[in-house]
Amino acid sequence: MTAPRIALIAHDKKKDDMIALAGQYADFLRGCKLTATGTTGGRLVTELGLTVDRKHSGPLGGDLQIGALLVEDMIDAVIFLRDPMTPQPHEPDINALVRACDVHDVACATNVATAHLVLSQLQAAGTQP
Ligand SMILES: O=C(CO)COP(=O)(O)O
Repeated sequence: MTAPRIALIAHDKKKDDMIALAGQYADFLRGCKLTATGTTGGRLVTELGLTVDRKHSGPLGGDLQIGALLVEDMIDAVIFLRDPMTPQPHEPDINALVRACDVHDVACATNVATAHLVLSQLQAAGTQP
């Protein structure tokens, strides 16, 4: 099985949750091809030592860059820990990314509970004989 291609994105108030989540799956994620928005990716690199293709920060177009990869069939799953309580200046970009996931039927987890389901399933698929 080829390495899953996973995008990891978290809004500021969800970044600690993302680090905790990715830390739990760190061994699995080391075998994946990871893409992230700029600041999220920076923390994944420095705090967990993961290898990440970092795009621009979300407000500067990072969500759109990941959306474009997804449209080109280069992303298998998106973990996008959105902050539903804080208005974001780039709300249209966020909606565009989630919409692209729906248009192209790409798994998109927008909260920690769903992220566990997606990551554990991908991990299990990778360990099947
Ligand atoms: O804003 C984001 C997603 O919409 C995340 O961007 P950063 O990872 O650069 O903070």
